[in-house]
Amino acid sequence: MEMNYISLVWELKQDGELFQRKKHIAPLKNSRRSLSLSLSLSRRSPSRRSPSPPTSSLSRRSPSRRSLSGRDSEQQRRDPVNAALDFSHLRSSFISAGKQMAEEAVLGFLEKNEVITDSGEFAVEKGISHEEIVNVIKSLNGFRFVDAQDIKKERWQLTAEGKTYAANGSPEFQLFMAIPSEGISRVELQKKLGDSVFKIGCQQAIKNKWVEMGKSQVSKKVAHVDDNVKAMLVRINDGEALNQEDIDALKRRKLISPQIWKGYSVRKGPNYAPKRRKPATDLTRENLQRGDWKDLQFKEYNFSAKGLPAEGGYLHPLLKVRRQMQMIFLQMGFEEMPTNNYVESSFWNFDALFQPQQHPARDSHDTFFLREPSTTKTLPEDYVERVKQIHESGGHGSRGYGYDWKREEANKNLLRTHTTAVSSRMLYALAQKPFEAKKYYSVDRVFRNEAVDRTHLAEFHQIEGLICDRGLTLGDLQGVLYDFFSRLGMSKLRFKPAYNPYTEPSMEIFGYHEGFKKWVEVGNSGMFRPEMLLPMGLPEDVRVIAWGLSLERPTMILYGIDNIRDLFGHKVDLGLIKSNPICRIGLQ
Ligand SMILES: N[C@@H](Cc1ccccc1)C(=O)O
Repeated sequence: MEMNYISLVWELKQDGELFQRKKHIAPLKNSRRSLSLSLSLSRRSPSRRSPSPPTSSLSRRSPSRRSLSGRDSEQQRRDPVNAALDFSHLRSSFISAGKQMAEEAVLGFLEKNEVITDSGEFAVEKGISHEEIVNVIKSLNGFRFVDAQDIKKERWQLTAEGKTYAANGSPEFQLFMAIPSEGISRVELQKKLGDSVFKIGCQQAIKNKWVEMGKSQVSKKVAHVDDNVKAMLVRINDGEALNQEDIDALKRRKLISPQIWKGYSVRKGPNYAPKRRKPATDLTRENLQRGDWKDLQFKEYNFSAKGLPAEGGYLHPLLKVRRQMQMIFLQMGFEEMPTNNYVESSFWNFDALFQPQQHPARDSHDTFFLREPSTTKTLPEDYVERVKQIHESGGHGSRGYGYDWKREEANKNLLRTHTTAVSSRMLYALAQKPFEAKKYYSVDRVFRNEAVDRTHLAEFHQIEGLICDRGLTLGDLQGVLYDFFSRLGMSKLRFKPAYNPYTEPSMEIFGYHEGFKKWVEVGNSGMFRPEMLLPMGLPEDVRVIAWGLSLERPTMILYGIDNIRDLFGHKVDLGLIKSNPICRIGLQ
C-alpha cells in the first residue's frame, strides 16, 4: 500500500463541533504527533444577537470523546487512515479566545453566585453569543465542573406572512390607505393592491368597520385608523411580550408561530473550580521527567467509545481463484503435486522437457539464472545420460536435434520459468515405479525475464495439470479443459495450434473476456512428446495430456480487471483485496 499523504483542514461549527472540511495531499509523517493540522476557524455563526437553541441535550459522557458530528463509523469505513487519527484531544485542548472568555465568564460568575438561572439572559448580559455559552456549559457539564439543567421557553416568531406585514403594514391598513376620500371602485382598488392584500384587507377592514363596501364602490367609514397589527408584529420581532388576547389573534391569522427556545440553568458541579486546567490525554515521557504528572488532571476514560473496526480476514482475488481451482481439480479427481522450490536446475526445467540448449527461452534475456549457487549438485545420472542421448542423436524413432549436449548447461540453476518443471520431476518419479494412471495438478509461482506491461509480469502463477494413462487423445485434453473452465464460470474456450518443444500436438487456450469482449490467452497445452516420456522410463503406450494455465488471466476475466498490475505487484489497490472478506467466500 502506498502511504497516504494527508493534511487535514478542520472547521469549527457553530455548535462547537469540529469537523473535517478538506483533505489535501501533503507529506504525513508516521507519528500522530507530527501530523500538521490546520485549524480553519471560519465561524459561520448567524447574528450575535439572536440566541440559537442548543442542538443536543446534555450528556454526562465526556463531551470531547463524543463522535465528531456522529459520522465516525461512516468515516472509519471509508477512510480508516483518517479515522485512526483521533483528534478529540485537540478539541478539548484547543480553546478559542471566545470560548476561553465564555468559560471564564461562567466559572467566574459561579464563584460569587449560586446559580445562572438562564443561559440566554446570561449571554445577553455578558455580550457573548448564546451558542458560545452553551458550548462551554456542555463541556463544563461533561467534566462535572458545573451542573446544568435544561430549560425550555416558548417564544413567538413571525411567519413569512407576518414578516411582510411587519415591514409593509397589515393588508387592512394598506387597503384603508389606498382608498381616496371620494371612494374608489373595487376593480381599481384590487388592481392597486394585488389579489391577496385586497382580499385579506377587505375581510379585516370590514370586520374593523373601517370601510363601506358598496356594490362597486369602496369608501372609508372613518377618517383615521392605526395599524395595530403591524405594531404588534414589530414588538414580537423585538422579543417583547404581548397579552394572550393579542397573541391569540395573531396566531389565528397565522402571522406568528411558536418557537421552543432551549437554554440551561447552571450551578456548581462536584468538580467545580474557578478555573479549569486543560485535561491531559497522554502521560508523556516529558511529564515523567519533569515530574508534573503529579498535578496533571487526566481526561476520563470513555468506555463506550467505538473502537476502530478490526482489520483482517481478506483474501486476494488470486488466492480465491487459486483456491477455487484447487477445489475443482480435487473434485475432478486430481492430486496436488509437490511444487518444490522456485529454484530449479536447467535440467528439469528444460532438458528433461526435450528443450534444446540453444533454444531462445534458455537465454538470460528470457530466464533468470542464479549467480549463487549457480549450479545444481545432483541429478539422476542414468536419466541424464538418456536425456543427452535423445537430444544429441534421438532414439525411440526420433532423430533428436543433432547437437553437442553440454552437462554444464543442464547444471545451471534458474528461477523456474514454468511449473512444467514440477511435472517433469513428477513423471520421472512415477516412471521409477510400476505404471499407474494419474491425474496431477499444481498451482505455484514462476518467473520470466520479461518486459512488464498490461498483460505481462516477470513473476506470475501457473496452474499445471497432467493426466497420464493409456489411450488418451487430444479430445480428452480439450474435454478436460472445457470441464475445468466451465466449473470456473468460463464456458467459452477456443484452441489454437501452437508449438512447444515438449508437446505434440500443442494448443494455446483462449477464454472469452465478457468485460472487454475479447478472446484472451489463458494457457498452453499439449500431449507430451515421446522424446520426453520414454527416456524417463514410462511405458511406450502411455500418453500424457498436459497444460499450463495462467492464474492471473482467468482471475482478470472473472473480476473484470484489464491491467495485470492492478491485480499483482506493489501497485495493487488495497481496496481490491478489502472487497473480498473471507466470510463471503465460504472456503474455510
Ligand atoms: N509450460 C507451458 C505450458 C504447458 C504445460 C504443459 C503442456 C503444454 C504446455 C507454458 O509455460 O506456457
